[in-house]
Amino acid sequence: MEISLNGGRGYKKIEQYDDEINEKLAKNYSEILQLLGEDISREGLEKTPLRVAKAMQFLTQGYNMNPEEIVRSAMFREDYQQMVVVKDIELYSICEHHMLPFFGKAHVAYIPRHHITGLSKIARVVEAYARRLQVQERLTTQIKNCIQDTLNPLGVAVVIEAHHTCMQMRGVQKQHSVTTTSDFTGAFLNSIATREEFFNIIGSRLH
Ligand SMILES: Nc1nc2c(ncn2[C@@H]2O[C@H](COP(=O)(O)OP(=O)(O)OP(=O)(O)O)[C@@H](O)[C@H]2O)c(=O)[nH]1
Ligand SMILES: [Zn+2]
Repeated sequence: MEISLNGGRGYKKIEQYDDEINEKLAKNYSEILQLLGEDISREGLEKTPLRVAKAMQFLTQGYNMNPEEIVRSAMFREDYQQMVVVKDIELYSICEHHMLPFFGKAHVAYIPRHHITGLSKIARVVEAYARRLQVQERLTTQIKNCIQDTLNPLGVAVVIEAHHTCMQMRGVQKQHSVTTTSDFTGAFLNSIATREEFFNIIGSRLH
């Protein structure tokens, strides 16, 4: 399924789902329901395979987004060289091991060298990488790399705090555990003071 990226902005909301993909996915989900012991002829399940097909396409729509293009679509020359922090960006992703959700918050900062980007684009980059099958570590690094490679700033910091439902609802069943991952470049890597400033602003448990 190719969803065109409108006007070079790097993203497009799913307004129309591809009929052929829907049909193939629904057929498979129908079989999965039967294998799980469900009676797929009962009223409540009649449209479930198709609903799940659309839900899964929604949850993985990041594959049709181009995060670097998203940043470049609103990149401005500016001489501000202090920290820009967008914190508490809520994220929902799917763990690639169990295909169960993990969810939490991303905190993203950068120190511009010559260019800034639209603030919403930072949250859109998080969204573009989160809406895929992921591990939290890779998600963290991909966001960092995207901002570093597009804006070439003096430094980038990304912290993600998340609950993994595969650890809550099944397996080890730890309801309150939170996983924190972080990745840094430039000033955030080299200067303890810069990193401290960032941690102070986000009020993270890492501090
Ligand atoms: N590093 C990392 N591990 C993850 C992430 N999401 C899920 N996992 C882990 O992936 C691992 C897969 O381990 P396996 O032993 O193959 O799978 P499993 O038998 O279902 O493991 P349990 O969850 O311990 O029951 C588990 O330890 C999960 O907790 C993530 O984002 N990052
Ligand atoms: Zn998992």
